[in-house]
Amino acid sequence: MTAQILDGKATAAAIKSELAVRVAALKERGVVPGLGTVLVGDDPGSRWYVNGKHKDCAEVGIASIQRELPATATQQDVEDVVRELNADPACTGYIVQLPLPKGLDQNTVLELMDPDKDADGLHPTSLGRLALGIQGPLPCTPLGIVELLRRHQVEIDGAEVVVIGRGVTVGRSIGLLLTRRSENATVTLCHTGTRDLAYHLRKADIVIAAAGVPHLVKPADVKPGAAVLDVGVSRSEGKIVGDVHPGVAEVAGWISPNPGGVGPMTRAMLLNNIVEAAERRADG
Ligand SMILES: Nc1nc2c(c(=O)[nH]1)N[C@@H](CN(C=O)c1ccc(C(=O)N[C@@H](CCC(=O)O)C(=O)O)cc1)CN2
Repeated sequence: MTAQILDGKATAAAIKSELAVRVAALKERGVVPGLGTVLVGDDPGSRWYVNGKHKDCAEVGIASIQRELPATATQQDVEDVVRELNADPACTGYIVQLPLPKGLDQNTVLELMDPDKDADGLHPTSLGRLALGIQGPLPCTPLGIVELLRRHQVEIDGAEVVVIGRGVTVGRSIGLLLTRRSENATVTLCHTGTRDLAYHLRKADIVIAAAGVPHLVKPADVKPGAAVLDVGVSRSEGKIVGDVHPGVAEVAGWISPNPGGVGPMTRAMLLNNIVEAAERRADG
C-alpha cells in the first residue's frame, strides 16, 4: 500500500480563497480584520513564521500589525506591547510568537492578553472555553489537523487517535478538540513517560506525531491503513526531518508530508480565527 497524501499546502490554499471572499464581504460592511504579531528576539525560525503570517494576511486582505522587540527585551517591554495591542481597535486579534526567549515568562504574557483578541486559541480562557464547550478561538495546529482530515474524508467519528507529545501548541489541546461530540474520537496522549509507545501506535486509526523526535514513528508500529500526521520539526543539514519514518508511507492509508502538511494548515487556521472574530464582532 502507498499512502494517499494529506496535502496541507493545497488545502490551505483552498481555505485562503474561501477566507478572501469572507474578508471582502466584511469590508463591504466597513470592517477590516487586522492580525497583530509580537516577535521577540532574533530566532530565524520564528521570524520566518511571523513573516509567513503577514504574507498570508496580504493574500486574503487582512491588515497586518507587526510588533518586534530585541532579544534583550524585558518582561515589562513585552507586557507593554501586549497592553498596546489589547487597546488597539485596528487589531481584531493577535499572537505572541512562541517560544519567547529564555528569561521571559510565557504564561504571564499569554494571561495578560485580552482573551477576546487571542488569535491563537492558546490563552487560558480560550483553552478553558474549549474544555467547557463554549465558543471561542481554537488552537491553530489542532484545528488545522481536524480540517485537513475532514477535507480528505478521513473518518474521525469513533476513531482511535494516538497523539505523541504534550506541548502547548498541539498535544495538550488536540484531545479536547477531537473528543468533542462533533468529532467523537477516542484519544490517547503519549509522551516521554509512555512505557510502550509501539503498543499504543499499533491500535491507532489516526496518529498525530508532535514529539520533535526524528523518525520516532516506525513502519512496523503503524496499523495498516491508518492516517498519520507528522507535526514534528527537527532539522538536519538545513532540511526538516519529521517524527515519521519515510517507510510509514508504505503502510499507512493517509500521510501528511512534512513540510507541506500540517504547517500550512496552522497558518490558514490563524487567518480563519481572525475572520471568525471579525464576523462575530460585526454581527454584534
Ligand atoms: N504563537 C504561536 N507560536 C508558535 C505556533 C503557533 O501556532 N502559535 N506554532 C509553531 C510555529 N508556527 C506558527 O507559528 C508554524 C510552524 C510551521 C509552519 C509551516 O508552514 N511550516 C512549513 C515548513 C517551514 C520550514 O521549512 O521551516 C511546512 O510545514 O510546510 C507554519 C507555522 C511554534 N510557535
